[in-house]
Amino acid sequence: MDDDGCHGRRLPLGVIRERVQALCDALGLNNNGARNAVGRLASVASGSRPLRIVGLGAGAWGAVFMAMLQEMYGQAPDLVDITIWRRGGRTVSKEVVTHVMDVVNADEAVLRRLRNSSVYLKYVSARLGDRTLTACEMLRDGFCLNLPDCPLCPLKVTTELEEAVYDADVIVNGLPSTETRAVFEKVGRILKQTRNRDNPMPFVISLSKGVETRLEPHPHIITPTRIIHEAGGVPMDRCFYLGGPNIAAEIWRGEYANARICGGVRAVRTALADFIRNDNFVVWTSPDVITHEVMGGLKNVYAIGMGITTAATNNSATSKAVYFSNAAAEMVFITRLLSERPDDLQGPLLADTYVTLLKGRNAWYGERLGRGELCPSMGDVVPGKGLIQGISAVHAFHELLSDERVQVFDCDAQRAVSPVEVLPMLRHLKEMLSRDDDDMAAATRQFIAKLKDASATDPAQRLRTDNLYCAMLTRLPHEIVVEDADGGGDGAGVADGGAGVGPEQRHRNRSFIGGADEAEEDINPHFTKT
Ligand SMILES: O=C(CO)COP(=O)(O)O
Repeated sequence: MDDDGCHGRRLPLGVIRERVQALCDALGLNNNGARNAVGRLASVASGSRPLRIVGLGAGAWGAVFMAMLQEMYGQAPDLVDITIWRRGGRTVSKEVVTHVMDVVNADEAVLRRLRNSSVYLKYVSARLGDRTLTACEMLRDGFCLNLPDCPLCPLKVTTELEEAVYDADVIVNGLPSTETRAVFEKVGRILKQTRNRDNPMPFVISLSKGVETRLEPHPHIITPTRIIHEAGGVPMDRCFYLGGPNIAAEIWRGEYANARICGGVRAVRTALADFIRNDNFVVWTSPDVITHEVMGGLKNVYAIGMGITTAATNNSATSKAVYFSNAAAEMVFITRLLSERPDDLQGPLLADTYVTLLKGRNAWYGERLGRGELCPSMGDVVPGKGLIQGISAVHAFHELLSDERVQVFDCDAQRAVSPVEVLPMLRHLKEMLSRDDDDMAAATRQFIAKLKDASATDPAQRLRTDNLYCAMLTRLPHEIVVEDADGGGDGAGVADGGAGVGPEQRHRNRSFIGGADEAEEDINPHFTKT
């Protein structure tokens, strides 16, 4: 940290100007035709109004991401305007204020900042119970309720959604996936009323990691960018996902991290990556939004299991490594089922998985479950931690992969099976999170006992796959391109008779798993395209 309490992220004004210019170019805001036609947006290019970046949601990562942009661009408010929206009305308990004051008093730079901005006494009064503080007031002063030990920088905060989004150029979705739909339905109504040729749809960067499952007209998942498209009416090519290893407090401290921004059009993706990037937060690009979003949801699922394993084995590195490899085999299997050309589990995708299993909130939650300190009936919001995203993701993935219409062909057993049959950890996590008793210690012992794979087949071998992709699991019937009318649906993806799925709309590829023995003699005869 430097003398100002900053983290070495401030960019020189010249760099900010170049970046804003490049981003405006990519967003089409500098184009002369557009300038004439869309006067107000043209003014972005000419510098008469700043580029407006709005964050929705003030969870740990959403708040840190916006604070990081504020640190990078806050010195040039005429070029970039950064605002964060959160719901109003939430008052903060005296205990939380007391804790925040302890943190403030231990950090001279923050103490000085609060005194100099004349807000310190507000905290003293709230600590004494003479007044209440709202989460919104505290966020304005740089305190995020989900990161009570980690003061951020002051932020411009609004509780008015309309004011926040009506003319935003870039919206950052920092909402949990479980809230994304409800908020974006409201955003969609605002955008519908306010957007036109002169004020085109914003670009949305989604930080959210989670999925929804729908069972009609056929079982499929909907990822956050898709929810934003459906509920908010934002065109898919304007929706991006940003994913990578990001433990919010560590990123705020300026520890080196990387990420990929995925989806959309290459020119915009690249410009957004350049805009977000700094020396400690390096951003690359990928066109593959679905693999990254699916994996973003999945790693939270398996992080809960890692926490349970930690508790059950007294932190055995060996057992946790075994769990990690089994979890990775299941995650790769699921992404191959859901993504047409899945990116390998490497780079920021692997790093995000690793860091979440190592230190994320979901792993923390799993460990508390395993130790019997929490139980599923307490719900998925933990004070001081926020929403434990993996809980809804366990239910969503299990619902999808256990639906009777979703089947894969097991080459070893020579029969069609439900995917959950070959995903024991997902099954056991679902069982564990569905318990309504409080005997989590017994449940944990059972979890570990069930994980011990005494079969003769290595899970990684058993889950080796080819042609597994099933388009129906992420798309609606009208979005599927049918390549081979005679290909048949046998043993493939959504089984015949799926409600509302006509024969011409069924997935045509066969999905295979297994074939381990043959694989040793030949190069996977089962796994070549049929
Ligand atoms: O997403 C994460 C790391 O990239 C961690 O998330 P949680 O802290 O919510 O588990």
